Amino acid sequence: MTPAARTQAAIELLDAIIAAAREGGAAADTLIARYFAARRYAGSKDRRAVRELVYAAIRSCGEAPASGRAAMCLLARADEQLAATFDGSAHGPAPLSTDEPVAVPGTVPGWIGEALERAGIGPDEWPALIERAPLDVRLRKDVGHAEVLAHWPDAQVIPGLPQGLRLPSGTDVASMAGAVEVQDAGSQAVSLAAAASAGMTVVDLCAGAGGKTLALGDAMGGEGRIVACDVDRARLSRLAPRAARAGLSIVETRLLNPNRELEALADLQRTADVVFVDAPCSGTGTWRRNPEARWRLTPDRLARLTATQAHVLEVAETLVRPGGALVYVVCSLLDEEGSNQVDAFLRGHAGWSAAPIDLPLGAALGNGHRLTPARDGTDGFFVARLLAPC
Ligand SMILES: C[S@@+](CC[C@H](N)C(=O)[O-])C[C@H]1O[C@@H](n2cnc3c(N)ncnc32)[C@H](O)[C@@H]1O
Repeated sequence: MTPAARTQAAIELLDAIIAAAREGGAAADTLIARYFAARRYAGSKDRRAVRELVYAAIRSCGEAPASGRAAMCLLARADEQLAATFDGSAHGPAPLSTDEPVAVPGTVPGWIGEALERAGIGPDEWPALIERAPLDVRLRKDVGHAEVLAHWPDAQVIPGLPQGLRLPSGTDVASMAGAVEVQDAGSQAVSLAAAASAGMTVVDLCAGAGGKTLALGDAMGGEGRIVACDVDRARLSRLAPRAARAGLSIVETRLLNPNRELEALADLQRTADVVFVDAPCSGTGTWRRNPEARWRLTPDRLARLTATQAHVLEVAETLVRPGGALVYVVCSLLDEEGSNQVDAFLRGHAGWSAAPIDLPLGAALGNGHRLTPARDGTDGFFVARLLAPC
């Protein structure tokens, strides 16, 4: 592809990403993969270059731009070489004109910025929310650091995380499949808040494809029982093969019906030592991976998410044994989804209490603990550990 054709491809992709954000369509990564699956003539250098342009444009615009071209015009303003690719050639974009719309530069949408500030995340922290995330892996408990460091001498130990390593971006993780799982340091840290150990019964209520289920199972040394649940059949179906690859035979999966979750959980009422709730959320803590997600969130969507979080907490409450723990996690930095949810739960459930959380990363916040990209170099999370009355 010529440089001009790459710019045109980025514009087309951005148009698709903007529309998907508006209409609840697929994530940018998926759209990029689909785009190139249909254009086999594009080589790996073309794909990389276009991808970089697309993500640079997404990161530059706090609010969704009017069009892919407006977003690329914004980048072209600061980059003469890029501006020169608007050359009107056969596969390239039309020449730039002085009066065409240019996207407004920004970091976060205005209303989310206000919510972040209410949660104590000021503008100085916002750039870190959309920086590129590092490549973190979690070593299986029975795999020694020495073995992995011999394979990847440039890997760095993540302070405080006994099983965490940070790898140079682009490291071929598949070459150590089975020994390591790709997992952000923040995800590893919040999984530790479950304090899962051998022999426990753990319900992972919102298990998805099982990223944290595997960490919980590893912490249990493969002894005990994990019931991994979700309402999303496709996500949950990816969990069993991952658990098998990780050598975990203690994981069983249960598909739940939204709003009728308890029907499939009747046998587990008041039995779990730990119920882990990695609740659906806005993902404001994971914009480093999906920066276009900040174009998707609306006040209505946030209200629906907080209602689901409160509902899932009610379901979880019925599963915890007397004296057991409910661990609530969101990869969000907004108090509406984190601290406020936990406060409301505690107000509504007499006898429950919040336990202090001792994690190597993050800091206490209200009745829980928060990790932020700017301070901790991880995805953003809120986690609370709530204890049932005995
Ligand atoms: C943050 S994701 C979970 C990520 C997963 N724990 C991991 O570590 O990869 C939240 C999950 O909650 C699920 N979910 C949404 N509503 C639910 C409900 N009512 N009961 C159980 N799971 C639900 C979603 O399908 C989604 O997979």
